[in-house]
Amino acid sequence: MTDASPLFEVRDLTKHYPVRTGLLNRETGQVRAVDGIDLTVERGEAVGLVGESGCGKSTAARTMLRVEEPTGGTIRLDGDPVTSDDRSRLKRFRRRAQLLFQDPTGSFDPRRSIGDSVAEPLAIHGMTDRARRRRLVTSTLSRVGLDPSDADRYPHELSGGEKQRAALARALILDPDLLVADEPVSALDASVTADVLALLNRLRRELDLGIVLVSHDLAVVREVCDRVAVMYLGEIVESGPVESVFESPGHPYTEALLASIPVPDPTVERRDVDLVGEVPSAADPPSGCRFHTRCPAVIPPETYDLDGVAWRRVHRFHSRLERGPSVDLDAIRAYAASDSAPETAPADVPTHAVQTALRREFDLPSELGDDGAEAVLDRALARLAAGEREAAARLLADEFGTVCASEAPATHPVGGDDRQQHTAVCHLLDEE
Ligand SMILES: Nc1ncnc2c1ncn2[C@@H]1O[C@H](COP(=O)(O)OP(=O)(O)OP(=O)(O)O)[C@@H](O)[C@H]1O
Repeated sequence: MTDASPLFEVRDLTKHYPVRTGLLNRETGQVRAVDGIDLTVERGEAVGLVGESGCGKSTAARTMLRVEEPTGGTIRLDGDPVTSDDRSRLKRFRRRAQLLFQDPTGSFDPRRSIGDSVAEPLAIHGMTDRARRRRLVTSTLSRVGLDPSDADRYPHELSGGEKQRAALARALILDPDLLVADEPVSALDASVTADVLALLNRLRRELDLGIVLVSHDLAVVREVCDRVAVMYLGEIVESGPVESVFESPGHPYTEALLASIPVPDPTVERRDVDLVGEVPSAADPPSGCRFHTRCPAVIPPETYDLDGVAWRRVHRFHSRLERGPSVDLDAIRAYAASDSAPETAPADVPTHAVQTALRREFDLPSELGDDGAEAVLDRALARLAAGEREAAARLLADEFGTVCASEAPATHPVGGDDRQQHTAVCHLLDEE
């Protein structure tokens, strides 16, 4: 350990889960839940880890505390590597780095008093003196804003907010240096949320506690954190000081997440960025930039003159053909038949009518506004109508290729002066 070492440092952390299929339960792939993330936390600093559900935040939280064994990467506390080979060092790490879970109800044994539950880590770490344990429980309950008499109550007698405070007391009873809080307020009412966030803020100041705050809610992160890392499909796409990332996001994903925070002041304008679709499967992440299948700013090909909306719809259609569920052509034909002359059987619907129905199904414009691009889309739709989905996808890939899908983006600096700079991983920043 050196004085210059950060309190906590994670480098190139990965966690892959095997995908097993078939009678023989053979490994046929991997879920890349966490795929090479870096994170640093200083003493007294709060760092947010944000992203939608399924982006890998909880897995990152569990593996960085070695609750689950990482697939790869290094974890250091005060500069010392934490590995599972050295059991006494791992035990020390477990004392100094604590995890706070989202669901305060599920984390308490309903038959044990709050005091017994909060004292449990002390017993596990070898404190046999009951009176001393009791004194520590009392003082820790007071520290988190509970009454010492709450030690004798049972979980069902506490409100959600009180239970989360008690869970916090249990996480703090060993006097840790680092707290990893996984969605600590998402199960709480708005009024209680503000109190718990204020408490976290106070505790980190009073105890010089490093905090990793995992949340899908950027408003929560803004309340507590100094720095933020934005996670998408196992990777960190943008990170830096909260102020800088929130004021001038460099990644369209961050921008879209920010757009979902309600603005209390109606006179404040914000770009309306829609985040359509779901997070793709971490067992088969998209090529290039993993966000390209949903990106509202995906870079268009230079060969055609398409407006932004038309291009994004074509790209989304292409992504659906590459990765989405199968296309129910029978249903499309039936729909086209109902729109055609009376008595037209689905099998007799002309190709152009099926193409029109496909345009509706995939939210494609009726005209792309560029003759060359329109001809390509028309051909792709004709192939799809003929049941040749792969050929249609290939044609779209050849004609409407984008750097966002073909190359992994590099990390770029974003923002004004050095003090306020942060980084984002996006092709849009390549030229700048
Ligand atoms: N034990 C596991 N085995 C296989 N896959 C897993 C396991 N745990 C998580 N995953 C997968 O890893 C990916 C990331 O999940 P994770 O729960 O870490 O995301 P998250 O961002 O925390 O979402 P949420 O807020 O919904 O928990 C998902 O695709 C999930 O299905």
